[in-house]
Amino acid sequence: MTQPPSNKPPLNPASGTRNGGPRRSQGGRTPERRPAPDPTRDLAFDIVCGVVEHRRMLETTLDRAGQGLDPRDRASAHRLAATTLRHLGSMTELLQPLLRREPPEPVRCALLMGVAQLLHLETPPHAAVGTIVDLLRRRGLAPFAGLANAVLRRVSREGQELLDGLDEDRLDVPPWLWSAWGKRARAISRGLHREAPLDLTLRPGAVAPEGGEVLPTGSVRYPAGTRIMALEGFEDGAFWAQDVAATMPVKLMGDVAGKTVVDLCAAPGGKTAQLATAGAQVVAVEREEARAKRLEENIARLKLSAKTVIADAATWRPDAPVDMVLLDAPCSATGTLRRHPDVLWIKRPRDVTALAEGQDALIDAAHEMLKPGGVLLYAVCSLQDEEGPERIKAAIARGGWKFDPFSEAELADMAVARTWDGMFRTHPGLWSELGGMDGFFAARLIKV
Ligand SMILES: C[S@@+](CC[C@H](N)C(=O)[O-])C[C@H]1O[C@@H](n2cnc3c(N)ncnc32)[C@H](O)[C@@H]1O
Repeated sequence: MTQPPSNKPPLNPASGTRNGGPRRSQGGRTPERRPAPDPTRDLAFDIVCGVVEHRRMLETTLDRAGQGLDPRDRASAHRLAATTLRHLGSMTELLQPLLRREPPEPVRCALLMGVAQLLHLETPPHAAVGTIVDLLRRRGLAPFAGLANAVLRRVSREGQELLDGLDEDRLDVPPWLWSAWGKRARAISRGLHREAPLDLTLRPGAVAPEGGEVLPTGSVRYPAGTRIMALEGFEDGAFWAQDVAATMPVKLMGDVAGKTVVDLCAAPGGKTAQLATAGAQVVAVEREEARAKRLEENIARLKLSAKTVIADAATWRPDAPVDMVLLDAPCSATGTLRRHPDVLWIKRPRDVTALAEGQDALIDAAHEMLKPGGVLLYAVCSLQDEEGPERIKAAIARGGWKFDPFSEAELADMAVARTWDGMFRTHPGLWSELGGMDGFFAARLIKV
């Protein structure tokens, strides 16, 4: 299988070749016609090529190239790109025997989008093929239009059979992640094949908008693709978006009412809102100014209050030692791959190693912020051992901490998430009958 992203030299967009010379179609002639404008496919193509060729985050391209686009076109482009990235490995493998030689990477990206439309998005075959042929023509890749026409027509006839022989779970996860996830890998990969639903956390006393399903923890779940801003009560601050797994770390801090809680790495403020709702005096520390502003807007919409500090959590210290610290540490974010399938093909093992060093530094900083007997709740939206249990073991080994396991009673609403040694750990394969959940890790330490 070709593992995206590639390290090949960039394509000459004018000629569609790597060396600049002209290239003949590989798959016969398609009658020339003026390609129709199609902002959705253009943006999706830029996103997919950005990830595969340049390891550029989906959101980065969406923000840059999607500016000024109709919100519906943007949403459609996001869906097409995300679906392509979610099935990238298996579709790459499926295409392999259908190609006589390696096409340039942008052509492969366009073909993959075509296969995603045919096999995963139920686009009618004539539209799935025609839109990709037109895309190639618009992007200076007309010599490959015939190839796309022939290959995609074949996929529309035989694609499901070709797919049946492939281990999609395994192919759609890069090998380094598959082996790092061990026995959980297949269940995680199955969870990643599904679009994430929208989960809401309600402000106490608020009424849930219609159409939701109440989960055992109290979160209310809506189908994937639901627009939060269109739900009744959004403007009034009745709720905020927060995956069901992400709600648990704050709940596992116990009673925070009246306590000073430092919320490290706080934006966009989902956990800040939970803490404020539960009656804590919250100091939310966020390094990025724009993200801190977003946190403040969210807290204001919810009619809650929290003090915001724009600072690096590794060096900032409170005026006096505090009762509790919540550290939602920056991490590889492999727990949120359902929402961000680009991360599958962007992150590398060495990124996890570098992040783990930063996590240790932030745990040490939290130690300096706490009173003796104070509580650190450490959390990451990561599936990686190195960012979860291994960070807790390393902190205990450095000294100054006592591990405080979560009891069965504390995790009664989500028993499946409690590890044998009292940590909290979820992955996208859990609660599959309810629509899954993000991957999260949390553990509690007491300063001694
Ligand atoms: C995982 S998100 C936090 C999510 C947030 N706790 C919530 O529940 O909505 C990580 C945040 O940490 C911020 N961040 C990363 N490193 C930081 C640091 N050293 N100090 C403060 N904030 C940091 C990032 O800008 C980002 O907004």
